[in-house]
Amino acid sequence: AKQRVEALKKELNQYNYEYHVLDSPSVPDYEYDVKMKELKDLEEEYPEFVTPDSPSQRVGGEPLDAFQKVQHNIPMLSLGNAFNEQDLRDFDRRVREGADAKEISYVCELKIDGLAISLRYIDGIFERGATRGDGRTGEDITRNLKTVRSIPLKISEEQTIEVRGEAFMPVKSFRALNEAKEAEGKDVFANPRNAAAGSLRQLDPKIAAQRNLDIFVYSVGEWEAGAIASHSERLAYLKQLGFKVNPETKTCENIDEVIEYIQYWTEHRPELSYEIDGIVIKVDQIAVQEKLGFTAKSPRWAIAYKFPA
Ligand SMILES: COc1nc2nc(N)nc(N)c2nc1C
Repeated sequence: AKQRVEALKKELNQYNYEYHVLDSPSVPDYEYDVKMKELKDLEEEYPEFVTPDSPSQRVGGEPLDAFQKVQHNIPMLSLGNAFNEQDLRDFDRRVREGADAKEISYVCELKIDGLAISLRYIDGIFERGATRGDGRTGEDITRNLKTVRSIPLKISEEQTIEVRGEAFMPVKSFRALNEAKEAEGKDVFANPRNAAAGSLRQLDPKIAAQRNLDIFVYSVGEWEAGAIASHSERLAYLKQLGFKVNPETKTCENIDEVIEYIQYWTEHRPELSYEIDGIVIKVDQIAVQEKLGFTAKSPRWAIAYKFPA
């Protein structure tokens, strides 16, 4: 029975990964449902076999009275803003001056209009998820984040690692939620970001579980996986671990290519299934990031280009 439970957990976590992270399921939903029922029956018969990474544990427990506060070992910072091409060229000049003309290239990422969160894994198991809060102190929303299907309960290596990402609600889910709210005569959410924030602040995980939240992971808080020389390689590693990384992320050789990427997404932004409020540009070379460092509140090696409101 224990072998069967272990096999089912592995299989169901893989199916979940294919469906919610890769968006390419390899089995029909029916097969997933049948195996999940078999797992839940076995776990009921043998509760000692239940582990935190079991897919049956995604929606667990009774509503909380309140969220615990958590300290971020490495503060979750904010980003400096750029609003036009000149700001971007000024950023590029500051980076080149600060890095004394080492080779510089950039990674461009869509800036998801959601909620910054931090995910901690211990020996590869999802242990704790927290909101950004004021950057140093956030709220423990682990139970709600476990309901987000694109967050792996177990990653592919037994790493102790903390990653950062943006939790969000896809536009389609947002519209459906507001229609349901209107039908119930309740207040609607102003935008998907507020809907995501409101959903993650629910004290009852069963409500969060119904909100179709999603996530893109974009950086690491604490890194014990050795020195990986570039941000783009770190993103590739996060993907390899089983995290959902935004597929539109692109490396750009220079600021002109960054500006082209911004022009492209300024035009094609409405085609996305989620809302973005800008583009984040980061120096790709980790050595240069370390040389440039941080101001009191944000990295000198990154900037957020904001779309006109
Ligand atoms: C390195 O620091 C950051 N990186 C980020 N990357 C993306 N894609 N989106 C963000 N909101 C973001 N925010 C911060 C503070």
